[in-house]
Amino acid sequence: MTEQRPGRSLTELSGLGPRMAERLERLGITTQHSLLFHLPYRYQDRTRVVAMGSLAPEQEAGCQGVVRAAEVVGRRRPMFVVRIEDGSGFLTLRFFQVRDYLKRTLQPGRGVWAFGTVRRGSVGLEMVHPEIEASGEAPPDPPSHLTPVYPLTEGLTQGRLRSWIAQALTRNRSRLPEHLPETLRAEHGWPALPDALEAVHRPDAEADVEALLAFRTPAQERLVFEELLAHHLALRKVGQQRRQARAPALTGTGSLTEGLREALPFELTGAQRRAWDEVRADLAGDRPMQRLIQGDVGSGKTVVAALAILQAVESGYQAALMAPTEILAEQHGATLKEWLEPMGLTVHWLAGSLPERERRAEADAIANGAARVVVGTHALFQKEVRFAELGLVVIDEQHRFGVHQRMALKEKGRDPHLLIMTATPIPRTLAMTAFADLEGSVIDELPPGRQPVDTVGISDARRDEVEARIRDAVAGGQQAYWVCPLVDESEMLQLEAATATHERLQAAFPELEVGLIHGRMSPEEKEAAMTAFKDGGTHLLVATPVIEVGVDVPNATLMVIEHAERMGLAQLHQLRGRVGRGSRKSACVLLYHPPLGDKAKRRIAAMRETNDGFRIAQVDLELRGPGEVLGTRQTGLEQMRIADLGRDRALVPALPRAADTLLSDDPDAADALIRRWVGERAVYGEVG
Ligand SMILES: Nc1ncnc2c1ncn2[C@@H]1O[C@H](COP(=O)(O)OP(=O)(O)OP(=O)(O)O)[C@@H](O)[C@H]1O
Repeated sequence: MTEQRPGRSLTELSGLGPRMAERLERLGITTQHSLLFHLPYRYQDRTRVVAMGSLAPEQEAGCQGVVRAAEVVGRRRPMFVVRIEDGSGFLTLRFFQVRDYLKRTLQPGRGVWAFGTVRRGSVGLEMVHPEIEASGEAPPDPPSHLTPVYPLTEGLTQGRLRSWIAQALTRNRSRLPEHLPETLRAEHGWPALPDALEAVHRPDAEADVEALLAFRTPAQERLVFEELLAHHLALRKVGQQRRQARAPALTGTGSLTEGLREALPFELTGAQRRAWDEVRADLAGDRPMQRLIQGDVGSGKTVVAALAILQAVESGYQAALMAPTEILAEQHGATLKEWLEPMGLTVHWLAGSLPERERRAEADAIANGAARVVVGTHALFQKEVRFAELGLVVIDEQHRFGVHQRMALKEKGRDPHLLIMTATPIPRTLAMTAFADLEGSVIDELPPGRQPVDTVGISDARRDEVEARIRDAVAGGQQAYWVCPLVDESEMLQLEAATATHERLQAAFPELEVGLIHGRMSPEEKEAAMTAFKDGGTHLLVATPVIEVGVDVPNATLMVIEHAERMGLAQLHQLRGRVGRGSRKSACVLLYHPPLGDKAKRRIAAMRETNDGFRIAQVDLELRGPGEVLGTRQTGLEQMRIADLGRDRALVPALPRAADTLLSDDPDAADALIRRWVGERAVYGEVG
């Protein structure tokens, strides 16, 4: 029998069958209780009706109007296109599938309310697949309250989730255990748990809209704090466990590490030497190293990682390097090959896209110890991969590697040493609490001869100038990147944008070789695209923002970022870091579509003013807030459900004391919090 607690079975909810339950499981939702903690990451304001005459592209808006025309257009790919009017202007609604109910609902003369993102169409502004309501002749009223937006997975819709969550709230209100101490709640004026959940899932019409959109209501703050606290507690557990654990002492012999240092065409900078000394000392100890190397883009973290890997191999152990994306992993793979293979070491490769047979062969080599150095993605840490004697794990880009992944490492052999590299400068208070289990090294010096990148903001209307710059760069024997805009949350649209940009640029520069790289390409295609660019065969490389981290082609001296106003500062800085990696002067063009919002203006100004990642990170924290969900979600330190370490950093200093109190007064509540937010097994310092 299922528990008579809020942990009750999902399929008790109406409209939720086993198939949907399976989909929810992909989001980690297995009970009604966990469904209630699937929280909106933003809200839509559907309460306002915007006059069609004042709509602008990119705007998410609700409109009321009357259908003036409705027709099916296109033979091969028929679409349903509807034109509505509200007295101030027209708007086109476009549907890629012709559905009968749409034809019935959207007949000429009908009043409609439509909500969606506005974009420029072939004949004026349009919305693609808007949400619609239509009744009689008068347009229906908009909703009276803000609408929550939830993270989704394939086959789920916002509407369904909202309905299930509403049911779960009603059924479980009286059964939601409170784990935050009463005194803490009183001190901050935070509501009790059921009220807090109600307020975030079903904001009422009287709610403070501004505060809600900014995630600043007491209800949101309370849940944010709970989540941060749970992660903090979980990390302390992991840290504690690892401090008690044993690791192989990788004392090394110097045979390989010295070999690499001699073979490198450069001397280590002072900062690299310091970081390497710290790492080397940790590796030689019999406690697992837990070290975070922070260094600005291009500061040379990879060399330190390579030395650590060699020290592990010299000591008779395996080493693995993991990166968050395949493109990045491939880059590291290529660099390591260049350095390690001349010393007779093979660099193995394991990623999800590898054909089954090859993956199995790699997994075997890892298990029998034939593979000494392995580079890959998360696929490295799947259950079926067992290392013979893993001594060191290097992870690139901490911010995509949360507590779960860190815990997953434990299962790979005896506790290996752990080295994490990040280019995101992490302010001290955040570092202390968000990385309660790590020690840090900083590479605060760039290799000699680097020149700061000149950054300019250019309006889209002056594209010609940008194209002239590309011709100049190529004429001077250099290369350029062209980064496509970040589109929605949809990978398909992203892909379309990249392909269209590639075609457009190839047509604009018939005399140049224009390459294309995006996340959906096969590994071979990606590698071919990267190699062609590295070798200089491609002059201009069109890329989706996935090249954000790690790509290293020193001959590329120009970076054009399209729709730069849509990107967060951290991401812009990462992207810009792809140029200025050699000794030649480089430039970064932030191409924007006016009018610029206030924050976008400040972001572009900050980029023009400084190349210093630390300064950028500070401005980023000041500017971060709602409305930049895309930016923050993609570059946030960790994917949490409601908390955002940037936006919510003011709550962070209170965490250690709250954690101490809870651990001494009510350790069960501490465990329950970890279970609720991080996962059952995290309570024991294990994989969630
Ligand atoms: N001490 C050094 N002197 C000269 N060049 C160096 C030095 N260290 C590294 N480099 C070179 O600088 C470039 C950047 O190094 P690397 O890729 O390790 O940077 P990174 O810190 O990983 O940067 P990112 O976070 O941007 O990926 C590489 O081409 C590397 O070979």
